[in-house]
Amino acid sequence: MVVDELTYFVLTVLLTVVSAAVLTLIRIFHGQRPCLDCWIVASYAQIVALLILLLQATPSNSSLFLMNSLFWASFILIVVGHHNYLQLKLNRRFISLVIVSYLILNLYSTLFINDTVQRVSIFSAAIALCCFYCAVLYFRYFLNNHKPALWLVIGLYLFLGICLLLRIYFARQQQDESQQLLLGAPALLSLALFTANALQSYVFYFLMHWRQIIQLEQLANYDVTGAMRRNYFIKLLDKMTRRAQFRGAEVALIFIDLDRFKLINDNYGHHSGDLALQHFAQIVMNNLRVGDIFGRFGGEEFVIALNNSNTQQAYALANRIRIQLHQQALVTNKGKVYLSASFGLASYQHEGDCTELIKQADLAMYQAKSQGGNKVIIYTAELNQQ
Ligand SMILES: Nc1nc2c(ncn2[C@@H]2O[C@H](COP(=O)(O)OP(=O)(O)OP(=O)(O)O)[C@@H](O)[C@H]2O)c(=O)[nH]1
Repeated sequence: MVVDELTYFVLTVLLTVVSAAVLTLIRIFHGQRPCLDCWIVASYAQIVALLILLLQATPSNSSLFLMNSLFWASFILIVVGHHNYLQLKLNRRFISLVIVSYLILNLYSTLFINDTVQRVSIFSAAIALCCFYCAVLYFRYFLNNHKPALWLVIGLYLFLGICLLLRIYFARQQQDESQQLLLGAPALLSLALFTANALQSYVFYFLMHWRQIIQLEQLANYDVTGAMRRNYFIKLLDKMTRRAQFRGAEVALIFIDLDRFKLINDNYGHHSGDLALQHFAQIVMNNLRVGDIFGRFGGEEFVIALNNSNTQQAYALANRIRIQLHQQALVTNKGKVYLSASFGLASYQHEGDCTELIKQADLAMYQAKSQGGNKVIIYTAELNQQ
């Protein structure tokens, strides 16, 4: 493959402009952050460097020096931005040393090296170092925060670093000096390299948003036990019952209240009480199917909605949870805690709204509690008269 020199540079400039524009938009809509500022300045520095290259067919030594300085400065800024993004302390001495070494290397290669391939090699090796450094930075971060999206960033920087090294290798293989970077594999690699470089802003855009949206959603909709908060649960239950109405399917609701929970707090401490709630929630979640939902209505009150399930299936599940709760003790430093709960069960009758269903299950649960707890009671219309 032969890439026309002009097409190659125009494409590269375009990609970098898009990258800078995306970062600027993120800053406008997402708010100011030092890491974003570093990446934005880095993108514009790259644009200026590329324009110098585009406008001067045979660049003078001074413009070569300026162009390389801008490129290297942009990668140092990217590294500084990552430090800030990951909230890592930046070793100022180390960064100053890197800046001074890059400046000396740049000056040396501009003044004393005439061979293009050698210049490209030094330039690419220096940037590859930055890329591998960023990959290591994120890998170390990944070891403590197992966020899958981090693999995207690690992979991207490894890819950039390897592309740069291959670029050196292929450039050295080419005999025709004028075509060294624009023919075959080196040309493809260079394009891939600049695409990946431009792509990094999008990766960060999605990474930042993905992390924040998930975190906010988690905080807003789920509590520490992993159960849904009341409002979110009711919203989903409402959707579930509407769908059931439409399809003529059944929805079963189980209302659960832990028995004598106050005693656990009093005898084992509030922390053990919290652990007991999480222990209970874990047992419930281990028994749910995809499509079922689990919520917490208050202190030790929980609800489960079973999609496409009849009363018998819900009864079997409630009973299974009741038995497992009784069998699987929570181990605390003051000894084992055996939990029990009262279960009330109601099923959706294809009419009314979901609040009626909750009321019925709640009533059945009170009946179970009034019979001494550790019981499953199914709602019947007679319960209203009691
Ligand atoms: N540790 C802990 N305790 C909680 C939490 N939320 C509510 N509680 C406690 O749960 C207890 C509930 O007490 P009660 O409403 O009397 O219920 P109970 O002791 O389970 O009695 P019955 O429901 O009649 O069996 C109270 O002492 C609350 O302080 C929580 O998040 N963590």
